[in-house]
Amino acid sequence: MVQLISSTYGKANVKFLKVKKNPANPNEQEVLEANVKVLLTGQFDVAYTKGDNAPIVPTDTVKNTILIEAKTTDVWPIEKFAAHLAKHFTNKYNQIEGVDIEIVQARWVKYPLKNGKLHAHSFRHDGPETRRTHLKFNKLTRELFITSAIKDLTVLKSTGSMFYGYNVCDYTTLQPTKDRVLSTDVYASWSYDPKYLPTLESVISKAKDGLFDNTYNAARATTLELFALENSASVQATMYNMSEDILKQVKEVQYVTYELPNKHYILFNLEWKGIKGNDELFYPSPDPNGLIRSTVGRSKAKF
Ligand SMILES: O=c1[nH]c(=O)c2[nH]c(=O)[nH]c2[nH]1
Repeated sequence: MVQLISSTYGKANVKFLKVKKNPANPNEQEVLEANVKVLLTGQFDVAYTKGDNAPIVPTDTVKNTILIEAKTTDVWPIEKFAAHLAKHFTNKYNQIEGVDIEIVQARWVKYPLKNGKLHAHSFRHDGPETRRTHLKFNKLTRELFITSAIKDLTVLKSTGSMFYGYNVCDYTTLQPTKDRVLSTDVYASWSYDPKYLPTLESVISKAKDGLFDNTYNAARATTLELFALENSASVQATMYNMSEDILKQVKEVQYVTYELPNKHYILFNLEWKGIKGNDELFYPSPDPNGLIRSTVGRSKAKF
């Protein structure tokens, strides 16, 4: 005797580019390129256990829905569009009880021309960095979780980073340093406290108030600012300080998670050539890399 323990299905990699024209000046435009994943849960067991497709909303329909809603509603910011899709799927179909929606936004930025002004409708793809959101909603329990993120923001500092005072044992070869190169691909995510976002409607209305854009901007600016300004004791200490700063700025954020690879740059040893004390020429070490992750929240005592 076997039984279905859990299941979910939907469409991944539904991609679109939406153009927003300024009604007062249609030449002035914004773009949003997105990659959307919508997974559904609900009363679908018979499809798995009896081959009965009656309850299935085809994944093709899920794809069409994402595209039609992207055309007919505002997709800025992605958190609002995720809440809009969650409302649509859970209201329209009785058998759909929950949705798990992820949206990844490419980073297209306007760039200045020789006159110093940003061009009205030309954009530069600013590396692999993305803005992301992940929304989970269950219409039976009313549980709603929303987490947003920045991924693949690659940074490097050529000084202002240390690592010393660590555990030394018979397996240690690493030399302590008060001046090293520090580089990482930032993956920072922040989850919103459900008490501030109890319903899909509240997500939509807070989005209109700017909560999600402001938090994204604060998280990105804090990451870049602290990375630059702090004389880092370690990746661990720096990510904690960044998290604390974001939590201080945005009361609606409950937890901040950073996942940071430590992309090592190692000094070439040129002593064989009689060059002593090289502190300028490094090689990027392809692997292995350090990998450091932390989640920081507010202490319960502060509530
Ligand atoms: O910031 C760092 N944290 C570590 O845990 C670590 N380990 C290591 O070898 N180098 C570093 N750097």
